Amino acid sequence: MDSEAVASFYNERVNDKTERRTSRILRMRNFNNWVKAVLIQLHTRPNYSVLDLACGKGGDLLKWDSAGVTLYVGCDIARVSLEQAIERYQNMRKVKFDAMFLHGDCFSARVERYLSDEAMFDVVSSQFAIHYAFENEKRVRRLLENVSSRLKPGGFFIGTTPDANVLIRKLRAVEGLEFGNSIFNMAFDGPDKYFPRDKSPWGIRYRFTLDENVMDTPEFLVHFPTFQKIAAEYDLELRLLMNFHQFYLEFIKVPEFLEIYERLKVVGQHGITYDEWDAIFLYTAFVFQKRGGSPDPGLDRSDIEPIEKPEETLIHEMEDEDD
Ligand SMILES: C[S@@+](CC[C@H](N)C(=O)[O-])C[C@H]1O[C@@H](n2cnc3c(N)ncnc32)[C@H](O)[C@@H]1O
Repeated sequence: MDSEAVASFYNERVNDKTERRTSRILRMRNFNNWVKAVLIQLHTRPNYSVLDLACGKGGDLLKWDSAGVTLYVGCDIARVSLEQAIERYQNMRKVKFDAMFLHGDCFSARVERYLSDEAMFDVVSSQFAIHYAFENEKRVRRLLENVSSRLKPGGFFIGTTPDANVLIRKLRAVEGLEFGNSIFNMAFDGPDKYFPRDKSPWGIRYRFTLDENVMDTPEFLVHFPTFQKIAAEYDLELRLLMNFHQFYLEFIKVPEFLEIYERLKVVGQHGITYDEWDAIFLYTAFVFQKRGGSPDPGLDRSDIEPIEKPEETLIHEMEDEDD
């Protein structure tokens, strides 16, 4: 074979591998989307209002729309992501909800300062984000204050985050401070593998790489017993904490959720591979409920009419606060 033929042969193999890897990551994203869709459907009724902390590019806007919400407030630290979320919102047809977008650090700013006095939420959602707050206690407390301050009694706080129990078990099973498979890599700062026993539960940092676009993002271990204890101080009671494996087994039995799973094409031609299933195991879903009431019954879906969207949707700035 001449060198060009060799290059072309290997290019094809590399492309093929990259394609397969990309489709696996896409399937994982679809699995994550399925978990979020189930959480949203389980805790939302028509006419609900929702606060989405760390909303990203608005990947959940359609899910909220199909759940029948009438007000959506999305906050994120990345302006570019918010711009994409707005574009998505503006391009949606027959939307039934008003949307507002806030730019800033949700674990430092006081979100309620930027809301009207009467704005209250039935659901607060924070998907794949609370681990960024676990840098220190102050940030977690601000997150919980933002969750609770405008959540109605009986309302839900729903989310997803890496499962610290799984992460630590996997870390202890390897020689070094790093583990992974063909689709993810996790590298802890170390040097101790036995935290947080007798140690502070804050600031336990690792770097997680899932695909080429999300390289080496620093994240912090979420010590859930600490989170649950502090959340109780903000009137939030834990209702569900379930690793994604168990979540799948529980909710795939529900015909409506199986239908969403099939629609999202989570399973590839050859089913879910071992590495995909292993990456799914890294996450957990959680639900808290605000004390002091029952969830709002919502309205009949048919009572909710599509709204006239404003010509422009603005991004409002939030400021960090020290105290
Ligand atoms: C993995 S993405 C998840 C986005 C979205 N919730 C979803 O499920 O598609 C994490 C998001 O958290 C945001 N984020 C990280 N730290 C934040 C902070 N301190 N305040 C607000 N958003 C933050 C990032 O900008 C990013 O959009």
